[in-house]
Amino acid sequence: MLTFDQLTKRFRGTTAVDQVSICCPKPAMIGIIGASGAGKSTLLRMINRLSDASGGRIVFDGQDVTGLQGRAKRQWQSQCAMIFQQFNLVPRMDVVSNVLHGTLNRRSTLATMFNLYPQADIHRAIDILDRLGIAAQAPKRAEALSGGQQQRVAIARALMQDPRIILADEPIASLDPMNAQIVMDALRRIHDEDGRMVIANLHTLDTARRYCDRVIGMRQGRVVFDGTPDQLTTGVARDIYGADAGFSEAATSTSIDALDRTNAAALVCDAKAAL
Ligand SMILES: Nc1ncnc2c1ncn2[C@@H]1O[C@H](COP(=O)(O)OP(=O)(O)OP(=O)(O)O)[C@@H](O)[C@H]1O
Repeated sequence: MLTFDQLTKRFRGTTAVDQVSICCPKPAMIGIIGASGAGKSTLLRMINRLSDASGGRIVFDGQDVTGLQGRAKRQWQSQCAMIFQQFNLVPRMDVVSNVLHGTLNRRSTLATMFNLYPQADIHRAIDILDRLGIAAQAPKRAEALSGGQQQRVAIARALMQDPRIILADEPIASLDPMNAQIVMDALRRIHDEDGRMVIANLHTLDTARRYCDRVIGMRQGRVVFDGTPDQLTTGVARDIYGADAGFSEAATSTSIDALDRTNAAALVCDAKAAL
């Protein structure tokens, strides 16, 4: 069980996350949506302690993780792996070595310096890549892969930690619709098959509706919506984004259909303007 109790993060002059209280009683796939600057990344970064809370608590399975330091903090961080929009791989390093980096927390400095990995870890890395459909890319440099493939390598690296929670900060924001779907399918499968909790910041409503069990809407650091995908109506979305009646869901869509519709609408407008 993961609980946030009045979780708050203040930067000088800005309250990025404002007294957020959320309870996740069992592993679920949770989407966090909200306009740019709503506090989504800050919330995720506080969960795995990349950023320290200014107030409130994060409790996981009865353990208060908000103030952990040193080894205990590193242990917590290995339980909640994070993936990022820009993949954060080592571009010139091969794919398997990038995945093996997921074991850094439990390896000695010497082993890390000389790139010494136990055979069992190498096999596991390849099994994970295989599960994500990219084992054939294992010997290639990370920079030679497409964006969608690189994000799957980042997911593989996260899985190498065997985490209880995967935190994904806009995992598909840099991807085209097709690759976005492949990456979201992979995250959903990891939740369904492994029972890991997945918390993903998402820019697109249709993705949140399609993949998540629960959607949390943030606005100006506060939670303004917490419900099921069905409850996320256009009106609710408009409130979350602080948008007016002209708010168009298609503008926040990753689906190929919706993008085509948006492009078609834009073409009609261009054509009308040209008349
Ligand atoms: N290191 C920082 N120093 C000062 N202010 C910050 C810092 N990080 C975030 N903020 C501010 O906190 C607020 C929330 O930012 P955050 O990045 O969490 O929003 P977000 O919802 O993830 O936005 P986006 O979707 O654009 O990534 C913003 O006003 C931002 O400017």
